[in-house]
Amino acid sequence: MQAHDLVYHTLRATFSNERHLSIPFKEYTVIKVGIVGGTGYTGVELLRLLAQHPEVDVDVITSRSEAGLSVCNLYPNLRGHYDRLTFSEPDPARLGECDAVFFATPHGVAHALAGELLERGTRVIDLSADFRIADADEWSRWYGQPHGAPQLLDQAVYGLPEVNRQRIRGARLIAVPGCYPTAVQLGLLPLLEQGLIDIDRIIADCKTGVTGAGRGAKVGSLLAEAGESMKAYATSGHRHLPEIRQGLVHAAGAPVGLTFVPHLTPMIRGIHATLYGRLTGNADDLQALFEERYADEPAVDVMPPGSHPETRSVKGSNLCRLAVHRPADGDTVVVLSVIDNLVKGASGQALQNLNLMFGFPEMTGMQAPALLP
Ligand SMILES: NC(=O)C1=CN([C@@H]2O[C@H](COP(=O)(O)OP(=O)(O)OC[C@H]3O[C@@H](n4cnc5c(N)ncnc54)[C@H](OP(=O)(O)O)[C@@H]3O)[C@@H](O)[C@H]2O)C=CC1
Ligand SMILES: CC(=O)N[C@@H](CCC(=O)OP(=O)(O)O)C(=O)O
Repeated sequence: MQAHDLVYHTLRATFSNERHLSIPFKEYTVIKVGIVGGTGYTGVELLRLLAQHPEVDVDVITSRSEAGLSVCNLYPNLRGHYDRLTFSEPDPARLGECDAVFFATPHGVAHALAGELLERGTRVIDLSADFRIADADEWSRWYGQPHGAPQLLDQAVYGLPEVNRQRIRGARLIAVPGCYPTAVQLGLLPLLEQGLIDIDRIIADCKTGVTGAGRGAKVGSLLAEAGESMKAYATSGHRHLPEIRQGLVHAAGAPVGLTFVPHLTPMIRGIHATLYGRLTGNADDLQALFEERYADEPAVDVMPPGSHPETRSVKGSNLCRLAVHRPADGDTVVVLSVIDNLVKGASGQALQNLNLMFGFPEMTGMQAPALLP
C-alpha cells in the first residue's frame, strides 16, 4: 500500500495488531513501516514512540546480529506492544513492501539501500548522516569514504520541520538532522533570520549524554570512563560542523563563522547547547522574537524570561526547550537549547517527519510529557 492510495483498514487495525486490541472500534488509516537497525538506541526509541501511534503498524524490523530473536525478548519494556515482531536480516524486497522505512543505522547503510526502496515506491526516512549534507564531496571529506548515493541528493529533504515543513510533506527521502545540529539550529535560527548577530563569530558550546555514541561497546562509553567526569572532544572539527554550518548559512543567507565544541557528560540522554552571539542589530525584545518565531511550532517551547532549561525537562519528549538571555544587558546574546538526543535529536524528529509526509497530526505518538526526574 502506498501513500497515494491509503485506504481505511478498520478490521486490520482492530484485529491484526495486538497494540490495537484494547482500543474501541474506530476507523484508522494504517500504514506499514519498516525499521533497519532495530537493536540500536534510536531503533528501540522508534519502537517506543510508534507503540503509541494508532496509524502505524511496524511490519519489519531488522538486525543482522539478532535475526530470529523476538523484539520483546531483547527489549522487555515493549512486551504487550510488539509480541509478534521478530528481528530479521535486512531484505530490500520485504522492506520495499512497506509504505515507509526508517534507517536507524550507521552512515553508509542508507546509501546502499535507499535507492532500491525509493524505486519500489517506499518512502525513506534516514536517521543517519547519509543525506544531510548537500555536497557529496564535502560529505566524503568529513565521513572519510566516498558518498554512496550522490544521485539521490537532489531529492533528499533535510528533515527539520521548523524550516522545511512544506518540503517534508511532499518528500520521498528525508535526511533526519543530527542531534547537535537540531539543538544548535533551533537556538540560532531566530537571530540569524533577522540578521541580529555577527555571523562571523558564533559559538556553540554543547554537551551530550552517552547514548549519543550508540549502543555498540566502546571504552569511552563505559561507566568507569564516562561517569563522574566530563570532557570536550573533536574540538578541531566534529562531523556535525558542516551540517550545522549548512543550516546556519541557509538561515543567514551568507557564510558564517562557527566554533562548535561538543562535550561528553555523564548523562544517559540529553543535549544541552549554550550558544553565544554578538548582537549587531536591533535586539530590543529578544524574548518576543523567539516567542513569535516558534509560536506555531509544536516541538519548540520558548521558556519564560530568565529560564534555564534542563535536559531532564525534555527527557523522552519530542521537544526543544529554549531560553534566551542577554547577560548584564550587554551585546552578547546567550541562547540555551535542550533536547533529548534520542527523541527530538533522532527518533522523535524522524516520526514528526513521517507524520508530516503521511498527513497525520504532526506530534502523533509523542504527546506524553517528559519524564521527571
Ligand atoms: N544515538 C543518538 O543519539 C543519535 C544517533 N543518530 C544516528 O542514528 C543512527 C543510529 O544510531 P544508534 O541507534 O545510536 O546506533 P546503534 O549503534 O545503537 O545501532 C545501530 C543499528 O544498526 C544496525 N546495523 C549496523 N550496521 C548495519 C549494516 N551494515 N546494515 C544493516 N544494519 C546495520 C545494528 O544492528 P545489527 O548490527 O545487528 O544489524 C543496530 O541495530 C546513526 O547513524 C547515528 O549516527 C542520530 C542522532 C542521534
Ligand atoms: C557521544 C557521541 O559520540 N555522540 C555522537 C553524536 C553523533 C550522532 O549521534 O550521530 P549523528 O551524526 O547521526 O547525529 C558523536 O559525537 O559523534
